[in-house]
Amino acid sequence: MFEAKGLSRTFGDKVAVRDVSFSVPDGRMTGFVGGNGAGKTTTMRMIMGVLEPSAGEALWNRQPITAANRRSIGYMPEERGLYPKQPLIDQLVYLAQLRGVKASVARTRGLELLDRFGLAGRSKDKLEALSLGNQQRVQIAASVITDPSALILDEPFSGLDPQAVDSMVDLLREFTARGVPVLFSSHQLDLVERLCDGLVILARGEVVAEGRADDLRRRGRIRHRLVLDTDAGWLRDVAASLGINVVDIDGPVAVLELPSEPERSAAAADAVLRRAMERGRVREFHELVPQLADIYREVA
Ligand SMILES: Nc1ncnc2c1ncn2[C@@H]1O[C@H](COP(=O)(O)OP(=O)(O)OP(=O)(O)O)[C@@H](O)[C@H]1O
Repeated sequence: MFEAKGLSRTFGDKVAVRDVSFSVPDGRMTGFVGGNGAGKTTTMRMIMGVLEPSAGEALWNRQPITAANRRSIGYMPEERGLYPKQPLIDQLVYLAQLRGVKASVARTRGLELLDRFGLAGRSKDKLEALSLGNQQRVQIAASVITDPSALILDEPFSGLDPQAVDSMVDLLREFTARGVPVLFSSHQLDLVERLCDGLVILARGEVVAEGRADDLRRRGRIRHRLVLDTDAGWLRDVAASLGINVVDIDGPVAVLELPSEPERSAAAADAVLRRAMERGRVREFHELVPQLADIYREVA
């Protein structure tokens, strides 16, 4: 597990990151989201020691992170930093060797990774001869070739086609299945929704939501959709007595907010349903689980 604990960073008089705390538990795929300039890259750089924090620290298993811990992290920085004029496999082997992997092992792993990303036949090509999306695939290979004990990836999905996204998703899931904590930033909320068990949402340099994606979806009042055969306007008159809020009514379709506390919520749901069935047919009644995009809009 690694953590950010009260990390802050100023540039001149601009506060880029303010008192950011979150944890990335073992085996949890954690999405790091926030608009342009929210402070994601700056936070990742501080965790990796590329940038000194103005305050706060990064922790590794609850202890201050060390250089050795950082060497064991697979990091994909925003500035990608591979060598354009070197053959793919040579630079993968070189990078792995820098981190203590034997050349023969690194070569085998490198070729396997290139194969996974559809680049097996191009291992001797120079990086600059590849399209940007394919260069990105090599970046991914470079960040995992040392069999890291954690992954910190800055926008790893940007520029990838759907097939490469799927390969990347499979690869990351293999790491989390082995208990490796993974933090990755992304602007692609649909992808984060599909992939993440944990979320950290930054806005203007501060954490505005953090935790398990399911818990974040279910915090606050839960919305339900009720569809009747006839106009649902009567719900407005009985809402207060049933302990619910009417969010919207459009003819026979109502969106209702139930209390967040589970027992009161269940009681209110029963009461609404009973009342509705007394008045006629109920076509639909179900919970509306918010999408990540809804949560994001609400907090950011
Ligand atoms: N070296 C620097 N010097 C001055 N300001 C900086 C520096 N690095 C980052 N900033 C500022 O800090 C803020 C946070 O930037 P950061 O790159 O961390 O955001 P981000 O969330 O990664 O954004 P994006 O999604 O656009 O990549 C921005 O206002 C940025 O201009």
